[in-house]
Amino acid sequence: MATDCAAAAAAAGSKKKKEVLIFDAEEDLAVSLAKYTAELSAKLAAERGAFTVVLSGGSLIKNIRKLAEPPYLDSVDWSKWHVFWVDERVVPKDHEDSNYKLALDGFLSKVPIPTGQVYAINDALSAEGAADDYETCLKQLVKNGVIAMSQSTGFPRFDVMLLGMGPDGHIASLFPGHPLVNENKKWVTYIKDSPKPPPERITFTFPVINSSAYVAMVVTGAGKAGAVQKALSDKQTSSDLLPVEMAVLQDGEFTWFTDKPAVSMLQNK
Ligand SMILES: O=C1O[C@H](COP(=O)(O)O)[C@@H](O)[C@H](O)[C@H]1O
Repeated sequence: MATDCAAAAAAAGSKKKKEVLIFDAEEDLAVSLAKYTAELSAKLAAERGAFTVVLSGGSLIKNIRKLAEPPYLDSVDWSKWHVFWVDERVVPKDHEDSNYKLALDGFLSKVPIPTGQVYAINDALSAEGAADDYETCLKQLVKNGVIAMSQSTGFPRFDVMLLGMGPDGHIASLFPGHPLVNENKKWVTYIKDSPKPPPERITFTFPVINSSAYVAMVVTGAGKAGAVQKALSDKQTSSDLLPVEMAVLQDGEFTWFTDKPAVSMLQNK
């Protein structure tokens, strides 16, 4: 069961909405996340004719496993799905560190999404080349009408981003204190000195993440409780924002999917 702790805190005068769901068990979280994603798939595919889904790597992939099981395996219209990565490690696609391989093994190989609608990076390129190439691919898909554009920000507006967060509060490959968190022109950029291995990665920038229609931030485990506390506490504990705190949607709905250990340092939970 989930506790709705922050209960849809709609900011006055804006469409910003944030909700925090806290689950007793990881199994319940996975069930709820599958339902959330399947409902968005039905709604947005009906409205737009396509459903653009952005995945992270890491623990997120295990948490979306229920989507590849009944009833969703048969009820979701997978032909409408277009799958992207919020970040990717610049390694061959069959490398153990590849976020594509992680998603392929844990999710994509189990659902009938057309292969031409799964947008992996070009792993033959350098980090800089792969980031430019991915941004070019996104621009083409905007032209084709597959990806929407945000009228308010001028950046692409993905239907949903299913994201994880590291124990240090990083999301995508946007790390605390790294200058990339301030990138405000590019859609996709690259990093060659990631503090978490492997060092070379590409990543969506904050203007793209923050233009999303829906974001699910999926965070479990006591190891992430400190960053969750900083992100969700009413009290400002330091002036330096963690990357996860910089994920503020311009006009979208942000939902945290957490478990009890992850929120254990929060008061009023
Ligand atoms: O390196 C990465 O880490 C983050 C967090 O991973 P998690 O296993 O702690 O959930 C992930 O979201 C990102 O995509 C990945 O490249």
